[in-house]
Amino acid sequence: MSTNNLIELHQVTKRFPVGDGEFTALSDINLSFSKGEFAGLIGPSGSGKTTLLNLIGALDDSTEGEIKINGKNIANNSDEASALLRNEHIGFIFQSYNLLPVYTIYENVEFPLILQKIPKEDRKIMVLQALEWVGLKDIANKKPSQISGGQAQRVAIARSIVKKPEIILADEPTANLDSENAYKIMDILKNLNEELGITFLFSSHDSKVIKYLKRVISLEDGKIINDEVK
Ligand SMILES: Nc1ncnc2c1ncn2[C@@H]1O[C@H](COP(=O)(O)OP(=O)(O)OP(=O)(O)O)[C@@H](O)[C@H]1O
Repeated sequence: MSTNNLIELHQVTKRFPVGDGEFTALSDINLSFSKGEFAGLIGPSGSGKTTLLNLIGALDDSTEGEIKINGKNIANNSDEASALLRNEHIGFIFQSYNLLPVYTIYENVEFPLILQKIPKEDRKIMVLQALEWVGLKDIANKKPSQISGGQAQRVAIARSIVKKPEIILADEPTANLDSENAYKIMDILKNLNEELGITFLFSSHDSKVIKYLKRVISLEDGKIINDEVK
């Protein structure tokens, strides 16, 4: 297996305990992604897309197999090591924007930098830059309740890119958006991929997302049934 890949999965299986038995959500997954990819997992509901993103994002552990990020196996990471990996290398975008309602847009984007103990002046530069990328610098002082769904997803994108992660995992990022906002979000993400070289891995049913992908990986019943570069 090549070591030049940013993400590598080797014979990954995930089983969940169900009642007295087990349910196999992913079985024998072999996949690799190089830096700068704009790839997506597609497939019917329950095919394992979110489970796979969660394993790659170190939000959950595989039952069997090896997952390497930057050549380092994360399979047996402690919770602390997983948190560090997420902090330093991975950004997340979800279908629900998960913004903190009592904080301003600026503070929501600043939050991950405070967790990383980055000094205030550096934080300011980074937050304003991230808000500029998503075109929301002008509404930095508003609260999440005062903005639209499309704007909220753009705030979530700013929060995910503020630490300049190498990888962004986007789980159904357009699921709650109308077409116009979905296209706007995909244009922003495509730009971030092309201009900043961030590697993107999506999970989606949405044909508007699929249209943008440069590589489409189809899952069915926890297995890869097709892997196509467009
Ligand atoms: N914690 C869990 N315990 C038991 N089964 C689970 C658990 N998490 C997921 N599953 C099962 O694993 C399978 C894959 O789920 P997953 O959420 O990865 O699918 P998905 O392709 O992302 O679906 P959707 O498009 O609906 O989000 C499903 O059958 C689901 O019920």
